[in-house]
Amino acid sequence: MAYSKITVPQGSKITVNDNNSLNVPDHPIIPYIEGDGIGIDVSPVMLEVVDAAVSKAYGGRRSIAWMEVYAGEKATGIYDQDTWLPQETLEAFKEFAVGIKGPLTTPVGGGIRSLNVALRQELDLYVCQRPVRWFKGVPSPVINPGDVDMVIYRENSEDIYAGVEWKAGSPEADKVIRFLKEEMGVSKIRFDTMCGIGIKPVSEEGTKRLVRRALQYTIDNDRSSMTLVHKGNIMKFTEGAFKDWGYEIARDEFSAELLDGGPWMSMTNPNNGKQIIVKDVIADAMLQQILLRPAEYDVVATLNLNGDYISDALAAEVGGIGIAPGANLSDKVAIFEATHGTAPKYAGKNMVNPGSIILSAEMMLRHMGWFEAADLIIKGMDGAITAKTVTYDFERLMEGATLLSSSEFGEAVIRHM
Ligand SMILES: NC(=O)C1=CN([C@@H]2O[C@H](COP(=O)(O)OP(=O)(O)OC[C@H]3O[C@@H](n4cnc5c(N)ncnc54)[C@H](OP(=O)(O)O)[C@@H]3O)[C@@H](O)[C@H]2O)C=CC1
Ligand SMILES: O=C(O)CCC(=O)C(=O)O
Ligand SMILES: [Mg+2]
Repeated sequence: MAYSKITVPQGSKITVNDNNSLNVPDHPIIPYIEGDGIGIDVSPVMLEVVDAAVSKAYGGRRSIAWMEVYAGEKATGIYDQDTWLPQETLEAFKEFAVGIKGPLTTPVGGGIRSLNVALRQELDLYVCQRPVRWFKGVPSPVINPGDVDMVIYRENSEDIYAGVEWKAGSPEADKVIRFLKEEMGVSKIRFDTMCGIGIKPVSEEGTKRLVRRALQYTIDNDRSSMTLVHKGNIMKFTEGAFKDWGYEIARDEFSAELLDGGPWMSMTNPNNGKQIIVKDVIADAMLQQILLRPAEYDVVATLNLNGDYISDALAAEVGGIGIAPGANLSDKVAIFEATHGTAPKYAGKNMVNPGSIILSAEMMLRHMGWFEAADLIIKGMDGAITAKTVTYDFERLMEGATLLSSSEFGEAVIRHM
């Protein structure tokens, strides 16, 4: 397609087969969003680290043709002041199938709705996959951070997080409240004037497509359990239904059977005959469990808001959101992204940890089947951290560490590849 502000570089497109596998050319065009705030500090470092890994792994036979696309504050300068998420940015991610992004600002209370959420909704990126594991030497507030090795599958398109809500005192909020009281017989709204209203949609289809992907990941990666995390004791028809539908799909599509009379289930990994446990935990208890007994959890499937909270809490156990990576996936499109935000107080200071977006790029390379380059990134990160050459967030918690800027950390990662 013809783009107005995006310059398409020399290179070829990644294409997606009917069975959702990828055809990755040797010089793929990959769209990226730099991001607001600290995006300017971390995204250029990520590009350099990835280029170095690809060059070292394939000696020029392969390379990435990076294509900048715009969203957030940068888009308002390039398009016009009201264009935060240009249509052609969405088209580019669709056309090129694999991309990566830095963080984008969302004002609290009023102002624009989250561009991150909009991107996920517009492209139906219904899986938010966030692996959390410890790198040797990373400072941690827990005694055995090596026990933390989980992969979160967060539902990314539904829930109270989707932004179906109305402001207190607005005609819309008042109308919904009137409808609830007069037509639905609701008497439990404690204060019915000046009351904001939010809606929490959770569907069978939305839940099942997420849990199906989580179970398949569990099988493909030889993981030992998949835990459904929900607050179904209180929100019975949304979070409770998520749990029920999750078990249902394990039974119907993966031949899981009740374990000791249920509700936990057991299924067999068809690749190696090993047992996989399918279980559930209530969300508040889970936040305690991941601190006290992380070794008991492996793949986690949960709703949108729970997944947001749990992923930051888990990240804190293994060094913080400065190095926690993530991916947003549909069946056809994948956008990898840092899990942290725009950290405005550090923007432009070349201070923050670029690890989150670098490790997101590492996930992207694996998704493309470029395993050798992905392995080099892990080796480089491992090497830089083990040598205690780190950014401020790690340096302040490590004894005898050398403080590096964002770009110097990138150089250290490259040196250790
Ligand atoms: N996917 C996305 O694009 C996301 C966007 N956001 C948006 O970002 C904005 C700011 O959100 P906020 O709640 O402050 O969260 P942030 O993640 O931006 O920052 C919170 C704190 O986390 C630490 N931190 C974040 N990134 C890094 C990094 N790369 N290296 C080291 N430390 C880091 C810093 O801690 P310390 O001060 O201790 O050094 C920082 O003050 C909001 O508009 C929010 O909506 C938020 C999350 C995700
Ligand atoms: O969109 C935002 O501003 C926040 C999103 C977020 O915190 C997340 O997805 O982890
Ligand atoms: Mg978050």
